[in-house]
Amino acid sequence: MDELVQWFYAQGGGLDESSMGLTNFAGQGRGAVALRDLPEGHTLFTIPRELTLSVRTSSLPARLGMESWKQFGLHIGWTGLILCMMWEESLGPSSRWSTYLPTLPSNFDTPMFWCEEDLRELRGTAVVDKIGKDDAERDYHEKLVPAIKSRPDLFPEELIPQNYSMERYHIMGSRILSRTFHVDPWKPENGEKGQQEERSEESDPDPHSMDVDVEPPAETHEPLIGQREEENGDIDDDDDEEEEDDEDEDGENPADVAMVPIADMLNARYGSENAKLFYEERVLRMVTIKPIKSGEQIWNTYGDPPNCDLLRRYGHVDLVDLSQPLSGKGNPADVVEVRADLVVASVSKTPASDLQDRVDWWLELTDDDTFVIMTDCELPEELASFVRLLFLANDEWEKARKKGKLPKAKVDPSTLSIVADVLERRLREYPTTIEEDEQLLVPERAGHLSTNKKHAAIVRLGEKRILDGTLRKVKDMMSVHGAQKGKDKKRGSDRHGDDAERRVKKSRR
Ligand SMILES: C[S@@+](CC[C@H](N)C(=O)[O-])C[C@H]1O[C@@H](n2cnc3c(N)ncnc32)[C@H](O)[C@@H]1O
Repeated sequence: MDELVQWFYAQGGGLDESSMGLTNFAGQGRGAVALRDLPEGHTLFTIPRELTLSVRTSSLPARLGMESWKQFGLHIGWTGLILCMMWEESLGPSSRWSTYLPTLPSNFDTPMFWCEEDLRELRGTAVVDKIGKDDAERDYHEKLVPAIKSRPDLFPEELIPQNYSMERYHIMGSRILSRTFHVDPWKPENGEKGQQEERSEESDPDPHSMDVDVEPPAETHEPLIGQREEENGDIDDDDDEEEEDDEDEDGENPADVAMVPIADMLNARYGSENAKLFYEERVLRMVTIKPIKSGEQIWNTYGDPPNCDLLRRYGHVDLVDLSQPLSGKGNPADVVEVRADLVVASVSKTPASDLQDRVDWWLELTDDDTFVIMTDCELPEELASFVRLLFLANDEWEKARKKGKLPKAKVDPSTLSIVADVLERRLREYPTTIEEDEQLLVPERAGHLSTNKKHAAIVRLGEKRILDGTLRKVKDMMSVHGAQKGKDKKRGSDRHGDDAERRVKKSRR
């Protein structure tokens, strides 16, 4: 780590070594620790923008030529950055990042690298369909291989098996997934060479000249880690317009994706962020956003994603105290996805002849084919509305279609019973029950589980507890309806039926 820090200084980085140390944390790899009590607003380190590694700072795109870069599709997605990282690695000591790159991990606990047996443990969770291994491998064959084959002067044939293999491709991709930040374009300083030229002369850094206790700048920017979709304020730039075409599905320009040395050494845990990266014109500045006691870990944020995304992108999961209606340890940001086709399967016990028309109309209007339930275990209004749509009497359905208005999310008894059926079906999609997972994770047994199996059980359990909590709420609502109906019957009147419905809806708020 000393070598990395020396390199960082030599490249113009600034690090307050009296405040922050880099060390190993059990089960988390390396991370940053406070070496003394730190106030809020204290600068821990600064990184010159040119030291970030992206397609803007690597010399490769210019060497290959922008026309070829685009022709091979390297301006779309992460293949271009992966190739830059492979290229910089292959340059050895003549790469600006030659000391940094070997410090990056090559082993990951992400499902991308799991065997089939371990992947089966994730059945039912939101991880399975999002791993993206096939897409990555297609990009490797369709973009990267043709690009490197086209220029043996840049990518000598004998280096391909070692430096440009599929295995290296996945490693670089995983480094990007778990460590990159969003860095907007910036203007080169007067006299500075163009961003895609190689640099040899370095600035003369003095880490102790940093202005350390600062008011965070008004305009803050979130790290890309976990927050790729976030908008960042623009620093400039003329390139923006030209590059807009290159944005991916999330509206993210792949050229803004950057490896950020030292900043990528900070770990994260749900709700624990105490340091944040601020974006200035020439540097990125990591600043404490809370007082931190000596010996405490310095945490960044990855955007507090649910455990399914944490596992998929970073290879770990968060376990903190949960609040009502759940209890015990878990990730408060967990979610469970319920596909609309499960609802259709539940409803089609009594199929409406025009079921497909209704589903198509729903998709046209909402584009929602999945309902997301969170740890508050509240029934999503969209789910109730969708169930009701599938049950509307023909004349009501015609009316709704004419008006272009979805049914209100009323939770009447037939809606509730369908929802209960959907939730039960969804629970059966996992390979294990809640009780089985809880047993697996008791401390005496969890110690014998492999990391992958333990993580899979935690992700599954988090999702199933949400489903179970929601099912309980739905059943409570059903019994309120049942009790109300009984009372109404006793009174020989059903005119209070509407009141019961209103009471149920109120209790949901
Ligand atoms: C941005 S890097 C942080 C530095 C990293 N620990 C290292 O050794 O280089 C992100 C990786 O750190 C690890 N990590 C971060 N926060 C963690 C946590 N709360 N628990 C376990 N591992 C964590 C995960 O392996 C994740 O992919």
